[in-house]
Amino acid sequence: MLRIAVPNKGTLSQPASQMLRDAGYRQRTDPKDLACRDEANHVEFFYLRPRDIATYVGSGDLDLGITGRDLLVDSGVPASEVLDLNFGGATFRWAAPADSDITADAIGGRRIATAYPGVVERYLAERELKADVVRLDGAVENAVRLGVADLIADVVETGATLRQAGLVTFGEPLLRSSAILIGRPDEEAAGAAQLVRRLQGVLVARSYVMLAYDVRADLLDEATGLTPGFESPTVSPLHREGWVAVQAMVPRRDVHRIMDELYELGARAILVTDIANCRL
Ligand SMILES: Nc1ncnc2c1ncn2[C@@H]1O[C@H](COP(=O)(O)OP(=O)(O)OP(=O)(O)O)[C@@H](O)[C@H]1O
Ligand SMILES: O=P(O)(O)OC[C@H]1O[C@H](OP(=O)(O)OP(=O)(O)O)[C@H](O)[C@@H]1O
Ligand SMILES: [Mg+2]
Repeated sequence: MLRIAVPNKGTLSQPASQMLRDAGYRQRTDPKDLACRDEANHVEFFYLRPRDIATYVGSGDLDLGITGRDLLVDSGVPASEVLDLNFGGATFRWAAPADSDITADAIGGRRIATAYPGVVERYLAERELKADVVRLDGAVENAVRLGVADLIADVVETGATLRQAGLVTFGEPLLRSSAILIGRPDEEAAGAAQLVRRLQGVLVARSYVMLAYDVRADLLDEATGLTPGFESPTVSPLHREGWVAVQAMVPRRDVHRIMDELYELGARAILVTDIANCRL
């Protein structure tokens, strides 16, 4: 049985379970449950703190896990990224009071508050900088005004928490994070490839839609130029002479622009449908 770690709480928890459900797996129904067996798919899920998930996967006690890229880096554990899951996006950034003179080049020697000391220490070590890293559990944005640090390094999503604390970001992000599937490097557990394929199916279904339209055959090259599809568009004859029907996957974010352009070209009966799931 494949054994998989899933966040039990926090930002990543609900979307991680939803993605597994969309991939056809059974998930816990009570948010307090610690495990859930999916007999039909030969998978068992364990609900763990996202921060601890790399530890279980790195040690080989669990086969795969869903966590944040920043948490994996912070753990320093020998687990590796298998698939970017495209949710839970955030940057990890430096921030200081708006009136502070601290810049990215002048971090050495300062007091840095963070809940991700592994990420910060790796950054400092790579640049041979020394600084005093103050490890906190959360609400790190309070650290400067309360006097325990000169700057912070923290997760920034909307930036609302920083603004509320009178802090501004500076320098390049230390890293860009999102939810990822992690596994052991150079080791693939039995059944892992199927789970990865299912998740890839969900990712494609979320970011593409199916577009169908009718167009005059002499405009087909121009039309399929707008809708090249994933591999190649499907073109079928229509009863109406000189016309063809086209079907192609298009990126969801571009679909309205593409429909406008197809209409202007002369295509008609332009229909969009969601893809529930797929294997490409
Ligand atoms: N707005 C956000 N706040 C915190 N973490 C976020 C946010 N958006 C994405 N993430 C990601 O979620 C992971 C942190 O999740 P975690 O559950 O540890 O913290 P949390 O969601 O802040 O919950 P809590 O602080 O209540 O424990 C990281 O990978 C982080 O990059
Ligand atoms: O850029 P924003 O959209 O404001 O989101 C980022 C903030 O949200 C999280 O805090 P959380 O509410 O989880 O509290 P915590 O610091 O106790 O983890 C995170 O640690 C940042 O503080
Ligand atoms: Mg938090």
